[in-house]
Amino acid sequence: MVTSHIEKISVRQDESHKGDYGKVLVVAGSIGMTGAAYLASQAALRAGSGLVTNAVPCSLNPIMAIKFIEVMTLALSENKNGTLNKKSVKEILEFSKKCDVSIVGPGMGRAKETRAVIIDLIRYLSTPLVLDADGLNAIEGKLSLFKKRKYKTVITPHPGEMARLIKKDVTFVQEHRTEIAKEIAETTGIVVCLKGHKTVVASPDGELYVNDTGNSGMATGGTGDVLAGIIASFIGQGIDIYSAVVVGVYLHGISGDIAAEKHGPFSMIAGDVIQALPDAFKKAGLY
Ligand SMILES: NC(=O)C1=CN([C@@H]2O[C@H](COP(=O)(O)OP(=O)(O)OC[C@H]3O[C@@H](n4cnc5c(N)ncnc54)[C@H](OP(=O)(O)O)[C@@H]3O)[C@@H](O)[C@H]2O)[C@@H](O)CC1
Ligand SMILES: Nc1ncnc2c1ncn2[C@@H]1O[C@H](COP(=O)(O)OP(=O)(O)O)[C@@H](O)[C@H]1O
Repeated sequence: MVTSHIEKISVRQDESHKGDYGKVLVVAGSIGMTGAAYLASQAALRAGSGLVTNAVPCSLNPIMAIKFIEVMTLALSENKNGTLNKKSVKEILEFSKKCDVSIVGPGMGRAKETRAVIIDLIRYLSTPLVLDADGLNAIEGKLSLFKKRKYKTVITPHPGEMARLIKKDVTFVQEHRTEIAKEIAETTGIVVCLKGHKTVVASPDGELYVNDTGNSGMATGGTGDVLAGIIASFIGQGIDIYSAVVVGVYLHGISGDIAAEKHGPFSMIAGDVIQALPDAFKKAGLY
């Protein structure tokens, strides 16, 4: 079943250049959570993207510029407290015109000012969108925002984020994983990727995938940020959004399994999942 989705990823052609493999914009990171921005951006590059840019509040730009080598940065306007301001929305929208896909949310925090920026981005970003983490926390109960969005969108909540999104508790979410994912996808027109053990992916057309790769060693901070980067990378490489999410979730789990074999489930960390991606690609026949 996954094979038919993997086959959609193009073998890299001799006659090609970085522009052929997708430009990814990663709006992520805030004071205290620069690691999330690093992990999502680095994972997108390792999954094959041609160019990746991390947009951060400008006071964090020097930190990100030191962390990254291959990933570029976009320094955004900020308020005195270091949160993104209204002007930053314009800056992101302008930059996104050159991009094939955007990630919004990892490590952005939950400040009121940041929430307003995120809601504007959901409304106005015209690239496909991977909305993760604090991108989802910004819109508690506001699923109707997606009905108005004309561009391809995937949300990647863990059970806690899903609970906030639909205003239920985590127990309810875990007891109704498939039904919730299917219902949101079908009523709002977006792809839903409900993470956790046996991640569920649902499409607006009623397709459903339940993942069986991955392991409990992946229950460690930052592995979800890695997944957002991988999914965005595949969307940017031009495959349809549902397949991009299915392949992303599958390969992320395989990478997690390789990392667990190497480092053990206790010691593996999110960066190890990125390090294992090359072997996961090989295992899936993608090289
Ligand atoms: N290095 C960095 O910069 C890092 C930055 N990060 C960034 O931190 C931000 C906050 O993200 P976060 O996930 O840590 O906190 P939050 O949204 O409050 O969720 C916790 C709640 O959800 C629940 N829950 C979760 N999974 C569950 C499951 N499978 N099954 C069941 N329940 C589950 C959990 O339940 P509990 O622990 O109470 O059992 C709790 O209620 C975000 O922007 C992220 O990108 C992180 O990625 C780490 C590395
Ligand atoms: N027990 C598990 N089995 C399989 N996959 C898991 C398990 N625990 C966590 N994962 C995966 O690890 C990732 C964790 O993401 P998330 O909870 O968003 O973490 P973070 O916010 O720290 O990045 C998800 O992709 C999830 O499916």
